[in-house]
Amino acid sequence: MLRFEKYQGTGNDFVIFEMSELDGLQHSLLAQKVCNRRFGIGADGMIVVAPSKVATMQMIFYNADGSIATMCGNGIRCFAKYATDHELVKTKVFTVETLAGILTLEIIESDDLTSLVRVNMGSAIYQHESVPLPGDGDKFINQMLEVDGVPYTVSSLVMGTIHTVLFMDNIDEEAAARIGAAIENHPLYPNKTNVNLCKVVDSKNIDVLTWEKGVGITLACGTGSAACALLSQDLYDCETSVTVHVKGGNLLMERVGEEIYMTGPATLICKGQYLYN
Ligand SMILES: N[C@H](CCC[C@H](N)C(=O)O)C(=O)O
Repeated sequence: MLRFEKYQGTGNDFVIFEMSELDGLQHSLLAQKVCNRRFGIGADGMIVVAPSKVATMQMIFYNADGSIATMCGNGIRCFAKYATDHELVKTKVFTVETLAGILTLEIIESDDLTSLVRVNMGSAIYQHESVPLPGDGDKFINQMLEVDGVPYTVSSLVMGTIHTVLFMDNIDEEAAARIGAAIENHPLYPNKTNVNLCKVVDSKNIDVLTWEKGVGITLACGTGSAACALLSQDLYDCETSVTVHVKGGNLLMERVGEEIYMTGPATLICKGQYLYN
C-alpha cells in the first residue's frame, strides 16, 4: 500500500507521493494508474516529493498519461503546502528543484486545508528546443498556424513548460478541445505543446482555458496562465498585475521586469492508502 495525499490548485488536481515510499516502482506507470478517474484515484497529474542537492526539495511531475513535465504551476503550490504541512521545509520561503530549474516559493498564509502560495515563475524562454523557430529567428509570436485547413494566430514560449497561446474574443470547451488536441500534436512542436485559449477581458483581467498536453482540458493551468498573462501584457497592454480567471478559480499574476510571480491557493482534498497492484 502507498500513502498518498490528494490536493487541488484552482481545480487542477494532483496525487502526491514521497519518493522514499516508491522504491522500485516505475513512476510513469504509477502516474497512469493513479490519475485514472475510473480505475485509480483520479487526478490531472502525479507529484513525487524528493530530496534535492541544489534546493530545499525537489518536485518531479507526471501528467495523467504518464509523461513527465518540466514544471507545473498549480502543482508546485500543492507541493509547497504538502512540504510545509509535513515539516519537510521549516521556512516560509524556500526553493524547489524542478526540471525547469530552481524556483523560489513563499507560503503567504495557511490553514489546515488551504495555503496561499506565491511562486516566482521566472521569465519566458522564447528560443528553446520545444519552441518552433520563426522566420525572423526571434520569437514565435503572432505566427500563423493552420489546423484542419483553418489558419490560427499563435504564440509559443516556455514558461516552465511549453505553451502555445491563442487570443480569442470567445473561448469555449469545444474550441479548446478541438484546437488543443490538434496543436498539441502538431509536427511543429517536437515535444508537443500545451494549448491555451485566452480572452483579454480588460487591462487587469483575462480568461484562460487550457488543453494540457498529456492530460486534456483542465480546470486550470498555472504555467499556462502565467504565459497568457505575460503575452497579454506584451501584446495587449494589460497591466503588470493581472487576474487570470480559470474554470477552477482565479490566479494573480504580477510582473517584475521579465519575471512573473503567481499567487494562488493549494488545498488538501484527502489522504489515503493506494492499493498498488
Ligand atoms: N497543470 C500544469 C501544467 C502542466 C504542464 C504539463 N501538461 C506539460 O507540460 O506536459 C500547471 O499548472 O502549470
